[in-house]
Amino acid sequence: MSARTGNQYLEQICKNSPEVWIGADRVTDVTAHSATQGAAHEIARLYDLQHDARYRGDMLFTSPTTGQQVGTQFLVPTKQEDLLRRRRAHKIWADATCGLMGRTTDFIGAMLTAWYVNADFFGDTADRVRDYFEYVRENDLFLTHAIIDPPVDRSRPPSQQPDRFTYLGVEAEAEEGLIVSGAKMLATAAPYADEILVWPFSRRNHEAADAPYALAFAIPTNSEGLRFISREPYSSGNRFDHPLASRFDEMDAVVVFDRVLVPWNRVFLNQDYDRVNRIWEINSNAFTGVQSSARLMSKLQFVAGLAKRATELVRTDQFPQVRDMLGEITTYIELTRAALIASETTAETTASGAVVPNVTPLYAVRNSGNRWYPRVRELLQLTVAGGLLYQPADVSAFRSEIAGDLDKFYRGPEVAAEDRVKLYKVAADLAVSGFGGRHELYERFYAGDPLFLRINTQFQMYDWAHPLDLVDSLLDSYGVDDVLGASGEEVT
Ligand SMILES: Cc1cc2nc3c(=O)[nH]c(=O)nc-3n(C[C@H](O)[C@H](O)[C@H](O)COP(=O)(O)OP(=O)(O)OC[C@H]3O[C@@H](n4cnc5c(N)ncnc54)[C@H](O)[C@@H]3O)c2cc1C
Repeated sequence: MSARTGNQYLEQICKNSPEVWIGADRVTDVTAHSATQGAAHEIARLYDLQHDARYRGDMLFTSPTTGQQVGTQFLVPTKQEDLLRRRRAHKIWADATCGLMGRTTDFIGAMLTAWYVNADFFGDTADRVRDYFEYVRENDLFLTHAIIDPPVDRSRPPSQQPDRFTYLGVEAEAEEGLIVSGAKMLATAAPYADEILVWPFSRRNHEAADAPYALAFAIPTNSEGLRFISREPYSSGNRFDHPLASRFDEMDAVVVFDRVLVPWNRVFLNQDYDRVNRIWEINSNAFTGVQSSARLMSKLQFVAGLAKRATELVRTDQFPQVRDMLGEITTYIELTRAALIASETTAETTASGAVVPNVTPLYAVRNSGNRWYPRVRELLQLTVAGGLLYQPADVSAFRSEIAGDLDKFYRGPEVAAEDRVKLYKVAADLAVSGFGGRHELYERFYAGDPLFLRINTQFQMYDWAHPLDLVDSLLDSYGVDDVLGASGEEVT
């Protein structure tokens, strides 16, 4: 099969709808339910973009196994141009959603590319990982992922949780595969994804007793016994009043496994706590970091544009402190762009010929984006200020008996009330809504706890050689004897 169209995706997910719960409501068709249809249709739109004449040169390539046109998100780079192509493909999708959907299909597409490139890490199951990558590529599947355990008792390891299957673990080994039970904390986009990729997060501290929880596998989201419990949706409301939430609310869901069968060909790690502790060796951030940096860049660009246009409309953009704040946002954009370019120009070629982006500048963006974005949202509030609430409750006011008030008081010097309110509702949806709050939380945490992430990547794994060399060279350039002469007196 070649790269899917939007309709093919929607038909497939409609036919194979997973078990999704929103409160007491069991969703039967995620392509039609008010909470999930917005995001599902956005994903469909992205699939269609792959075939758009403007983009298909970047978004598709010829499959090495079938000769069909497949998604660039699965291109294993063997030269610099491949890296650029991968970045362009990520950026096209990120721009199409204003950077507001972090878990588009290319996030796990990038993850699986890294797993494929470093499949040897998996030992005996390396071929299963390679086969699965090819299966996903050839069927153009949309994957979500779940790695974090439920926050029940964070002070204890997996084996010491209140219930044996609080955390996802192995109940039994059957002839057909593993029977697993337990939960995972969150899988964004799970309600409308085709498959789920699962592995455990560990701060490299799993021990032998935690082995039953040391699993990596992938299964269809409609597998028997698998269910998703969604958070409250933000997507209700019309497109004028909730222009972002009505389209881009990628649902987050808790994942419950109730004696789910994982076929053997989908088991990548089985009770292998040692490999789980070393899973970072796959270096998946070298690929996912390109997707998440390109996506962050689109989001920063979107917020910058929003703040610029909103302040232009009421002419606050002429004030120096407003210009300084907008300049802060564009600074982050350019640092992100620089990191992406650095990751490509300092890429390394593996023994098998894959060209892998340098993960170091990508980590720097990960460790900054989670702090930049809350600040950028604050800058949107500081620059647009009370204007974020200076709007009628809903669009119906424009066709009501108070329409004259709106026309008079909600206009700008050169803009009519309808156009001004239209733009400010977009800003409000990001700066002060529940949807906007979720976005701040997402940027803070999607890549893990910011504290440990920075300690691990910028301190423990960081290459300190050159910083320390600089200090040592300076210290080596003088000594006590250079200052005190043979007589012990200071020499000038
Ligand atoms: C919007 C959103 C979407 C997400 N999507 C996904 C997804 O698609 N897939 C997925 O797998 N995950 C997803 N996550 C989960 C995300 O990976 C976690 O939120 C993140 O790893 C932090 O874990 P936590 O939220 O459980 O926080 P916790 O680990 O419970 O941390 C809470 C606080 O306790 C501190 N703390 C915790 N443990 C320790 C310790 N041992 N020592 C010292 N301090 C500690 C932390 O520093 C933090 O301040 C998502 C999260 C959000 C918010």
